[in-house]
Amino acid sequence: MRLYAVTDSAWLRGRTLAECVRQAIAGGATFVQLREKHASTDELVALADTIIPVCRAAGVPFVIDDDVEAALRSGADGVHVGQSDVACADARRALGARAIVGVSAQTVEQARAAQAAGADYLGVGALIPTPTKPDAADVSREELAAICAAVDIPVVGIGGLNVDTVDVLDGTGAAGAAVVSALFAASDVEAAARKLRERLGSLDLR
Ligand SMILES: Cc1ncc(COP(=O)(O)OP(=O)(O)O)c(N)n1
Ligand SMILES: Cc1nc(C(=O)O)sc1CCOP(=O)(O)O
Ligand SMILES: [Mg+2]
Repeated sequence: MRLYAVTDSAWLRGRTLAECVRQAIAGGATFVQLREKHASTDELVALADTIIPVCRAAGVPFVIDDDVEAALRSGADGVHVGQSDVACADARRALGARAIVGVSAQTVEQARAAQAAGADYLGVGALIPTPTKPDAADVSREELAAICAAVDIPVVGIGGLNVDTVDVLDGTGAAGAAVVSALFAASDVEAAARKLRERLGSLDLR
């Protein structure tokens, strides 16, 4: 989960999402989430149909944000749910034991509850305020470290992470960085991913 790429079609500028994802993986992304907040379930399934072959060819896990039905219909590897989305246990029931279910957590209590409910990993943020998700809660580096210490499942940090800020993860116990704009807003997604992977490689991560 070193470099977790979260999509945002707002940055396509004539490119396809599948091509941007291909570039992200070529540069070193290890995990992909389809996150398109304005897309319907049908639209998510159609997008997933274009991205899943790219991820499968590279052996990179692919999950969909929020929408369990889209994950089921598309054959995605799983889903990522937040505290206001479908409950982790319900997503697990719908998708099955082998599916990946990721959960957002902002506190140690939420993190422990998600692990107990069967989450495979946690996304914790926002570590740095970000225009990509202006309504995200603030989570400090110390709170991230406390969450990492409280659970056994991998934790990725999220929110405002780029090549200049990703050092915030160093020594916290996090497994990696989840990134939207630092990848998908770049004109060269592959080069952006490569730089991030290099920087992440120099950090003390789980
Ligand atoms: C890896 C990762 N971590 C956190 C989130 C945020 O999920 P959520 O709180 O449900 O907010 P939305 O993304 O649905 O706006 C995430 N998507 N991925
Ligand atoms: C999708 C998401 N979730 C967050 C959280 O804190 O849970 S922050 C966020 C957006 C991250 O975008 P960027 O990498 O462009 O800052
Ligand atoms: Mg959500």
